[in-house]
Amino acid sequence: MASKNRPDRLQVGKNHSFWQSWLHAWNGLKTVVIEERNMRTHLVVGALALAFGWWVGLSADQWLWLCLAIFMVMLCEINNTIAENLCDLVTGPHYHPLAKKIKDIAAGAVVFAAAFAVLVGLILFVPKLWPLVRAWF
Ligand SMILES: Nc1ncnc2c1ncn2[C@@H]1O[C@H](COP(=O)(O)OP(=O)(O)OP(=O)(O)O)[C@@H](O)[C@H]1O
Repeated sequence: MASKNRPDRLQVGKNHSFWQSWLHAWNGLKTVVIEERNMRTHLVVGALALAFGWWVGLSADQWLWLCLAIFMVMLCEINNTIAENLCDLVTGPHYHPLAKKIKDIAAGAVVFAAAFAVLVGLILFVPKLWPLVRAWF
């Protein structure tokens, strides 16, 4: 057994240093990206929106709105993953109406944040693209 997998290395107490806290937090973020397909989709769409923002030349204020929208979606997805894992920890493979309620509400928060992101995208990008579209026709 690799030493890092030895049972005596399975920590349940508090972190001993800032770096240990940071490492666990980083591992948590990696877990969300590896395990959640939706998070990978958000990352790709967010990166495309950032590239598009650079292409159309957003102002500082506009960058802030775009970053806020992207971060809100990702934060909600992280919370959704926490809710899913907590429910699975408690219910295991069994159906429970409260688990359904919690998971559906957490997923609803992601949709809510995504709707905000779409709104921000429309407000930022439509005025930039409209002159280009009109020039073509
Ligand atoms: N233990 C359970 N009890 C009741 N309903 C459940 C349970 N587990 C899952 N569900 C229902 O199934 C749906 C999908 O489950 P889950 O959220 O685990 O899958 P997912 O594909 O990871 O979801 P998402 O697309 O939000 O990431 C939940 O929104 C909920 O309605």
